[in-house]
Amino acid sequence: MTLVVVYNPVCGDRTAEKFFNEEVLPRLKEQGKIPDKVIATTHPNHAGETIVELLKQTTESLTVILGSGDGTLHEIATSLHHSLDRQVQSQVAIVLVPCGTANALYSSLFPSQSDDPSYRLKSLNLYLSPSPTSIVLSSATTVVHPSQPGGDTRSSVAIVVASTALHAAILHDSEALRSSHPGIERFKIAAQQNITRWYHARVKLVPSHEHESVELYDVSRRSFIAVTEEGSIELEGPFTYFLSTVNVDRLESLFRIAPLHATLPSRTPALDIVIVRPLRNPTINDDSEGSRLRFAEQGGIVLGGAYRDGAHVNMIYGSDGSVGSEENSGQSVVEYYRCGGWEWIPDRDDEHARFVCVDGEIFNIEAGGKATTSISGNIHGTQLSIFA
Ligand SMILES: Nc1ncnc2c1ncn2[C@@H]1O[C@H](COP(=O)(O)OP(=O)(O)OP(=O)(O)O)[C@@H](O)[C@H]1O
Repeated sequence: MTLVVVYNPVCGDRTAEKFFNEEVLPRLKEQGKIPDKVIATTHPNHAGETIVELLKQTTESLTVILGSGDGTLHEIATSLHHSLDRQVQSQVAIVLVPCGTANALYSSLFPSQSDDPSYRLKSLNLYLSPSPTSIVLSSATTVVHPSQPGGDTRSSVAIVVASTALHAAILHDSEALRSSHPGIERFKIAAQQNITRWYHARVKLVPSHEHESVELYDVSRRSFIAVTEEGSIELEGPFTYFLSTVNVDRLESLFRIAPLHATLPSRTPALDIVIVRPLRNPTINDDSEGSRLRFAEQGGIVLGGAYRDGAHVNMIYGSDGSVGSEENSGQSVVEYYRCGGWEWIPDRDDEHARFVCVDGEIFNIEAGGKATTSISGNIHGTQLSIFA
């Protein structure tokens, strides 16, 4: 078993190095765990390059004590995906020490809020315990397809989120705010900048396996139901929100956008997909400036529900277009699907519908192109797991 320590000194509030020197490395030493390497990343994708290189040199499984946010783990997953020349089936076990801004994966696995340093050592303490437990991580591979055969195809792997519409626009715009607003408030500012926009696209949702069906959460039954006998389904836009998650029920400790990942867990690797389509509101009949302004308020209510422990998934329209819960009898405000993959085919002339976010990495689909995402339990044979 090869043991490496990798931390990103610039992620989050830039305290990873101090935390590793003061808390993590001494604990490993105390327990007689001597890392084969200790690496502070010096450039983007350094962590991914390191792990791929180590896997080429050994047939042993690898344990990585990783001090980072979600972005660095995403780089590792994507590097594994791109290193197609690897010959061996391998195992990479991650001990995650959250050092990033949002830490979506860590706060989903350990959902309590605390500034106490011991909160950040939960995965490490499990790894060092006499009976460590770990879970296998699923991965979602997104491929951005060109408009013409033979064009440039790009791909990337999400461990947390693959999205389009508002979330992708927020991530795109928030990057420009990173230096002025290093904390999570930059996401709220970017959300305000985009809240009135509608995104024009068609979506295909694909089941995990050929003879399965796409599932939709039924608010009244509080459970998933099969949408069709079997096969894929298509949804027409416009959309305001289109986001799929993998391995997580939240994107920050309090923003629980996909709560059913935890409360109604899937037995097999699956994508949880949260969709808002404004024309489901019974009082919104057209795609006009007025409708968009009116609906923006509801967009705020939906996202507010995510901050109230995921309450948005049970919101129902009243006949007057108001958003409520039990007392209303209309359609659900949010469509919450569970399936194996999706295709997003943006309208040619809607440039804002062409952003795709894969764990914070932003892609621009060319006019006439599309993006597809599919779930898997491993990355080209490499199984990623995490002590949790
Ligand atoms: N030495 C370095 N200099 C500059 N960038 C680096 C360096 N090392 C790693 N990076 C980059 O830092 C980026 C941010 O890291 P990461 O996502 O782990 O933290 P974060 O964005 O603060 O947290 P989160 O993803 O949880 O919001 C990564 O995309 C990685 O490419």
